[in-house]
Amino acid sequence: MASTHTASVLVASNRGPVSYALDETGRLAAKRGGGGLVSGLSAIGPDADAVWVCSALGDGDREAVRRTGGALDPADTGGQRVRMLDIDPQVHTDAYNGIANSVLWFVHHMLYQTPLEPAFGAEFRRQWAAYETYNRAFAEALALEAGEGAAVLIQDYHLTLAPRMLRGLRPDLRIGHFSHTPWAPPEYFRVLPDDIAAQVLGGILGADRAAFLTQRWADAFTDCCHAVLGPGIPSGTRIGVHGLGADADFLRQRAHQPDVDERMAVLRKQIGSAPDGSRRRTIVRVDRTELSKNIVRGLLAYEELLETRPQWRERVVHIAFAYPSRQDLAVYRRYTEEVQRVAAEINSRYGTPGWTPVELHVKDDFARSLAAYRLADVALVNPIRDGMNLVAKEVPVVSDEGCALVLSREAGAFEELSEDAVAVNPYDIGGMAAALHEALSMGPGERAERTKRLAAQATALPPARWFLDQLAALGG
Ligand SMILES: O=P(O)(O)OC[C@H]1O[C@H](O[C@H]2O[C@H](CO)[C@@H](O)[C@H](O)[C@H]2O)[C@H](O)[C@@H](O)[C@@H]1O
Ligand SMILES: O=c1ccn([C@@H]2O[C@H](COP(=O)(O)OP(=O)(O)O)[C@@H](O)[C@H]2O)c(=O)[nH]1
Repeated sequence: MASTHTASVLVASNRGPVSYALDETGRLAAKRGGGGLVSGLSAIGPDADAVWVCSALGDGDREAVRRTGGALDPADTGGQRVRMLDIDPQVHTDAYNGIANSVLWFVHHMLYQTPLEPAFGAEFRRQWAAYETYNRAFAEALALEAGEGAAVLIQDYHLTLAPRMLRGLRPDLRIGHFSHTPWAPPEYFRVLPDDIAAQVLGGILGADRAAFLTQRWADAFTDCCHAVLGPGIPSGTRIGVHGLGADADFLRQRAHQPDVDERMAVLRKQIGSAPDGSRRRTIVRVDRTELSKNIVRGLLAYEELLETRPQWRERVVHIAFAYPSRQDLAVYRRYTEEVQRVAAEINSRYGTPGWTPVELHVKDDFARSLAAYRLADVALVNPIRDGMNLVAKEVPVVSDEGCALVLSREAGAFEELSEDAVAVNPYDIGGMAAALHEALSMGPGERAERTKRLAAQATALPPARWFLDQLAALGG
C-alpha cells in the first residue's frame, strides 16, 4: 500500500461503515455495516482529512478491495474516505472469530458457562499469533496514512495491541483507544493467561488515552491494570469516559421514510386486534442474535407473563427482531436455533387461531426495525452485560406515542436512563415478567412523559459530540 501521510484524523475499527455482497453477475452491492459502533462512528462524515481504516470481512469486501486498491468508492460510503484492508482470510478468522469474539468478548461480557471453558491451549496460542499479525496490519496501515502529529482513534477489543505497535512506528502521533464493550472485573479478566492479560492492557496503554462508555467500565479497566501490572497506571495513559447517545436527526428522518411506513402497515396487520376489538399492545425487542443480549431469557419472561397474568393473553404481541450476527461461530448459530425453538414453543403453547404471541424475525431489515421502534408500547432491552446499548436510546427518540422501556441494570445505557426506565436484573425471569406487566400497565400519559425524558437523555451525547470530544481530549 502506497504511503499517503495526509490524514490528520484517523479511525480504526474491525467493522467499517459498509460491507459488500457479490451477486452471481459479479455486481457488488454496498450495505451499511450493522451494530452500534458503526452507528456511532458515522459521525465522522465526509471530511477529506479524515480516514476510516477497517478490515475486509468477507468475499464481497475482498473483491471491493481488489477493484479499488482498498480506497473505497465514496459513492458507497456517503463521501467518507475509507481504507479497507485485505488481511489474509485465515488471519482475520483467527483474530476476529477466534480471539476477539470467542475470547475477549466472552471475558468482558462474562459469558463463559461450562466447567470446560475457557481452556487456553495450543490452538489459542496459534490464534493469538494471528491476532498480533492482524493488529500489526492495522498499525502499519495507520502509520502509512497518518500525517505528522495526526490524531488516531483506535476502536475496541479487536485492536488492543495496535496502539502500542503504532506508538513504536510513529511516536509523533496522538493515539486514543476506545472500548465499546463493558470491561471485565479483575477476578474475571484474570481467566486470561497472565502474559496475555498483560499484553492486552499494555497494548491499550500504548495510547495517550484509553476511553470507555461509562465510568463503571473505566474503573474496571483501572482495577485490572492494578491487579495485573501493579499499582498505578504506567506510561501516563489518561483514562476517559465518553457516553454515546442516539443520532436524533438521522433517526427521525430515516424513521419517516416511505419504506418504514410500509413496514408499519405490515406489522400492524400482523399484530391485529384483541378479541373484544381493542388495540393489542406490543412488546418490541431488536438485537443482533447475540449471546449477551439475553434474548432467550427475555422470551421466557414473556412466557411467564402470559402464564402468571392471563389477562394479557390475546391482548399483547411480542415482536422480536434478532438479526444475524457472527454466524461463523457455532455457539452463535446454536443460540439462534434456541431463540427460534423457544419462540415456537410459546406460540404453540399459547397461540390461538387469531393470535400469534411471538412474531420472531431473524433477518436484518433496518427499516422494519425502525417501524417496530415507532409503534412499540414496551421495549425490552435485557442484556446480561452491554457496553452501552443504543437500541435502548433509539426507541424513545422515534416512538410515535410513547414507549415504556424495560432495561437491564447491566447495560451501560442504564447509568443515563435509570430514572425513567423499568429496571430489571437480566437473570431474574420472574422479575422481568413483573417488569413487563408494569410497563404494559403504564398509563398513556405517564408513558409519554417518561419517553420524552428518556429521549432527552438518549440524545444528550450525539455521535458527533462523542467523536469530537475524544479528538479534543487528545489535544494537539
Ligand atoms: O461487528 P460485529 O461483530 O458484527 O458486532 C457489532 C458491534 O458489536 C459491539 O458493539 C458495541 O458498541 C456499541 C456502540 O458503542 C455499544 O452500544 C454496544 O453495547 C456494544 O456491544 C462491538 O463492540 C462492536 O465492535 C461491533 O462492531
Ligand atoms: O436491523 C437493524 C436494527 C438495528 N440496527 C442498529 O444496530 C445498532 C445496535 O447497537 P447496540 O449498541 O444496541 O448493540 P450492538 O449490536 O452494537 O452490540 C443500533 O444502532 C441499531 O440502530 C441495525 O444496524 N440493523
